[in-house]
Amino acid sequence: MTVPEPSPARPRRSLRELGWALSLIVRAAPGPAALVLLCTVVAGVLPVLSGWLLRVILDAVAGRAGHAGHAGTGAVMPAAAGFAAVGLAMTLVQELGSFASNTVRRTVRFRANAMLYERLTVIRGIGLLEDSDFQNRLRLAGDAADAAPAQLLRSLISSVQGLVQVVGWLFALAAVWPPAIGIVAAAVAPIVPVRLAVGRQQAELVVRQAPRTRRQLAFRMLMADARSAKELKVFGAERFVADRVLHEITLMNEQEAVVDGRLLRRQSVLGAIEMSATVVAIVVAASLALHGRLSPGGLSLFLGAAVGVQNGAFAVAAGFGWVRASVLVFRALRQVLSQAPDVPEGTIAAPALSRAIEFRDVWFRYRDDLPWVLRGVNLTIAAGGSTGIIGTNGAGKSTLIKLLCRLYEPHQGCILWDGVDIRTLDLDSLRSRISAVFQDFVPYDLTAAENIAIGDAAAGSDDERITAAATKAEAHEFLARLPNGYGTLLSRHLPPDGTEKTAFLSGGQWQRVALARAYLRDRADLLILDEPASGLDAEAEQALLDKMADMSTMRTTVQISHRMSTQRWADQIYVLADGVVVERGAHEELMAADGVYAALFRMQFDGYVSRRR
Ligand SMILES: Nc1ncnc2c1ncn2[C@@H]1O[C@H](COP(=O)(O)OP(=O)(O)OP(=O)(O)O)[C@@H](O)[C@H]1O
Repeated sequence: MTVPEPSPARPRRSLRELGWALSLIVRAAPGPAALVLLCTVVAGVLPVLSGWLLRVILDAVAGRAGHAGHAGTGAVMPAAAGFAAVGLAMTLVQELGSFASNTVRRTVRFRANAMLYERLTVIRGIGLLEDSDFQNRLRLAGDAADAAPAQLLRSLISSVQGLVQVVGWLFALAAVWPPAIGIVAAAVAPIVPVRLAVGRQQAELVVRQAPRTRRQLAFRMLMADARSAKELKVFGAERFVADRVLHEITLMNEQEAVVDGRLLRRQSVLGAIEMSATVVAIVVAASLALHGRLSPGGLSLFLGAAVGVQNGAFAVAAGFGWVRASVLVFRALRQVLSQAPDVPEGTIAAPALSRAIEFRDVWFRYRDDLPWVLRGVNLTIAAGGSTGIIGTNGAGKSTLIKLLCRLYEPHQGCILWDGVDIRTLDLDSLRSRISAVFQDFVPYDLTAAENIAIGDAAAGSDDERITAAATKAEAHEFLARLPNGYGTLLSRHLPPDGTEKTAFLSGGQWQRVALARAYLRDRADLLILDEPASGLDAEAEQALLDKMADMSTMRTTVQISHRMSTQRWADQIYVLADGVVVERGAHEELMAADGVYAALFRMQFDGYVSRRR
């Protein structure tokens, strides 16, 4: 499992990425971004101005002329007023700056998330979503979209402010006693590389910890989600999962502690250097003042500058460290935004299915290091007929369907839609011709109507079509009785505003809603049902069988099921074993052949009869 490499020394690439991140910020919120910059510069200058005014006041009080040309006590009042005004300006500028930077943060967060979600739509398959590298990158990209703009902005503000402060103080020193620049510069010189190195390590840590953070959140969700918690509680496995969360946190803490330890050692050395530099500055300044070469105001400015330059340099270096961290996180966002489509698309509009879908020598495995799941499958789904696919667990039945929906690409062989390779078809048009109920269908945290409307976005709020689909799936009766009818939120949780009524359905009821979703897509040529009856009661299963008998006269159906009762009516049944088709034919033919199908059928039937005796 890898994550976007922290890339220790690629300054040019980092600069390019910084430029990209900045342009994202500026394009999203040009006005507020300019205001942030202005406030940052002004906030960097104001402390220097305040130090300068203090110097004027002190010199005036001491009855001496300062370098600014003010003379005697007459300069005290204007300088004091200026000093107070600068203090007020500092507060105002800080508040205005933080208001502007919050505006930038919100706008950029929206823009970056919009770009991220827009890009995710180019991922048309699901292979990439099962790739842990991509998941790590996606997690970091989510962080980048949510938090990195704010962090980058904060870091840049800190750096720019620090820089302005350093330059300002150095100018002020030059006006008082130029050699002081050398003393102060020598004192801060070691801070910069050390702080930069620490910042880099902290940045790398954020990236390196992405997989652990993801795992830790996944384990935490297992304990917090009612569906998984139910099983964990019954099996008494909560402690096991809690230990896994704590294990991940322990490993993350260990990594952080190493970096913190390094930081502590370096900070101690830095502290000693800073302290010595301050002492040297005080001694030099005091001796200059004693020899009359520095006024009291000059002395105060000198000492203020010694501290100000140190603080400024520290802010620049620390800020750059965090800028670097943000750039690394932004890199993940940029990588996701430049993600190439995973499933190549054709341009031919998929025609209405009139002859057949044909799997021709299809080979597939989920990853190159995993075994083949399909090993040269040949299979024909005749248009307008019903095709059943059976086989033991793991035989590759659902995989066949996923390939047909182009959620993955076959490694070898092809799938033909009326003789046309589906890779050459426009994907949206192909999918618009397919309706499906997957084995692991999703109960969405939406209203009952919306849960069905997922099947055909065009149906939107067409209540009549939604009700008709629900009726067909035997779901209308219980949905109509919900507290808010079809408008009831199907969720275990109350919505944020707590106004909507909610309800939760049983497993079989959910399956009927999933069926309604598939029925809603009534213009589709092909209906795929992957274990559609696993949660249905006997009555609903019979209703489903009747519907299928009706439907197979109207459109093509493919059904995957272990229940022979639902399969025996199919026009053509394929038996899949270990990734290859081992038998095919209608029920009577397969029974007469007395092979795998017949054995499975007898086993299920005998078991049913013997259980009843
Ligand atoms: N996303 C995946 N990544 C890696 N391997 C997978 C993935 N999905 C399925 N497999 C593997 O592919 C094989 C076939 O799985 P598939 O779901 O197609 O079987 P199936 O015939 O539908 O089984 P079942 O009757 O249990 O639903 C199994 O060995 C499974 O472990």
